[in-house]
Amino acid sequence: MKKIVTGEQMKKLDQYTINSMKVPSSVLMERAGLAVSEAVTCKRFSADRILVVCGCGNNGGDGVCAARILHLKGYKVSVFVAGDPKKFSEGMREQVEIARNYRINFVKNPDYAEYTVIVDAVFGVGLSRPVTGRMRVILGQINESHVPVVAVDIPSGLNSDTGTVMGIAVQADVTVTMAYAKPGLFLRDGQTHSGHVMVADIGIYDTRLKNQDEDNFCFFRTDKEDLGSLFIRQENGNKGTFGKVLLIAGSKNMAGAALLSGEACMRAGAGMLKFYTTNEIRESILSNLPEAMLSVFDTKEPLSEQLEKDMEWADVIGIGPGISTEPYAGQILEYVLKNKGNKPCVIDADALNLLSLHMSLLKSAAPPCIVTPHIGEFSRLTGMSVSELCSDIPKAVREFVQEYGVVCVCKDARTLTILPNGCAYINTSGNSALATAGSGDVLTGIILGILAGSDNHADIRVIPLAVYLHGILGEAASFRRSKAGVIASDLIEELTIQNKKLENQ
Ligand SMILES: NC(=O)C1=CN([C@@H]2O[C@H](COP(=O)(O)OP(=O)(O)OC[C@H]3O[C@@H](n4cnc5c(N)ncnc54)[C@H](O)[C@@H]3O)[C@@H](O)[C@H]2O)[C@@H](O)CC1
Ligand SMILES: [K+]
Repeated sequence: MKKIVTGEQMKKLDQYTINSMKVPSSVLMERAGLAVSEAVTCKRFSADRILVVCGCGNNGGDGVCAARILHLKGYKVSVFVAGDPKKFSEGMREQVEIARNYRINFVKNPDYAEYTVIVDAVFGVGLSRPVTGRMRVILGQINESHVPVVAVDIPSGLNSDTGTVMGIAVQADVTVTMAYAKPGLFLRDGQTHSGHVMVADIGIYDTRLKNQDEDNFCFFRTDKEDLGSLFIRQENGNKGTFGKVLLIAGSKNMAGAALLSGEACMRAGAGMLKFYTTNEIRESILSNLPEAMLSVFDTKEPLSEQLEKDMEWADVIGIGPGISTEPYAGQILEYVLKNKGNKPCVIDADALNLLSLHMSLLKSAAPPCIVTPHIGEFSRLTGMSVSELCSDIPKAVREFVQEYGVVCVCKDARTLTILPNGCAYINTSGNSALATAGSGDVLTGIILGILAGSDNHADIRVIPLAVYLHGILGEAASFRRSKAGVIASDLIEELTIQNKKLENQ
């Protein structure tokens, strides 16, 4: 797991390093400038003519410092200060003075298209309001030049915590971010504005973040190495050891959703799977997934003694894929949430839409509950509009998790998972191949299968790993096929192949 910090957390860490550890601010800036200079000359683009565009704060200071280092290495570099010198931070003032001593070329009205690479050092984590006026024009000109951009810390104009564009934001090819990545580099517009993200070690003191931040909220991103723990399988185990899953899924016209979840669940490692579904799709399930067991019900009598027995039998319960939003499905959901005890329950798809009408059910359900909404479903669950949600997804998900005590997997191009202990996981695997019907059903199946296969079926820490694995499947499935051509069953096909590769690592 790699840590990610918010702008506010980063500022505290900077201050702690400077004030308590007594590392001079100028030393941190020197290392930041060096890292930026190395990214500019890393041969991704031509560094023949470099323009560094600087704001008044320390982000600008990093930029001027990088310009000086590049100048001393013999590169042709110009600096454009896009702000009022009266507003310079101390760090920026120092850097400008040093740069003038070294006779760096300062320009006033650059023709951006003349340069082969632009360093964007206008705003970093200090951006505090939407970009307007002259600064807006300048950021627009950088984008319109179509010259490759290396952003310092974060593309200027991007909110470091939410990834939303604050009026306008620079479109970077590479972002050199200091000490830790910031959530805004990945979430929402961050994904398309940050380009390749490089994390530069600039000597920031680390121990305050070893466990959790003081306000009990910490971001992480998953790495491939984290998945190793998923593939340890007890050699003398039996199918019971690897967990029994009850999957309440499917309805008359939606057998496919049940099948996709069910097969993904088994292939992700569950020992046994049982469906609880309508009698109309019995044949379809049996003929397509003979490995699964089945209990069927008549939609006129959805609650049966059999359901009670099946819930007793199961270690992990999943409800939602393709169950429809008919009242009978609502009755089952209510029964499950009231009677599941402390068994983990994954609530997805139609079950989320039903739940949104009775949120008190979720509040009173025993933990652990795992909800997996996409943004539209999350909007229904919270009653917030999609645009309101998207303006600060981490805040909305965090508040939801605090209110309901659940695990929330908020599915988006960069899925955000928050656990009840406040730990947030931004998923950075996956691509647009995953935006296909049934992909969410596969994710639900993978979460169920991995929970079932874990020694402790209630170990919710595996959920961000399941999300990461699902993303890898999207990448792998689109390796041989076009992204547009990937369908959900391709993800399942990749599941065993990719697991095998990861198992061997
Ligand atoms: N010693 C330190 O504190 C270090 C700081 N670092 C760099 O410093 C950055 C943070 O520096 P600062 O806190 O000075 O902040 P920034 O440099 O990100 O920006 C602050 C400046 O922008 C102005 N501003 C904010 N929003 C604006 C808007 N919408 N329109 C116009 N002006 C606006 C502020 O008034 C202020 O002058 C980091 O992102 C990082 O690049 C790194 O060098 C590491 C060390
Ligand atoms: K920047």
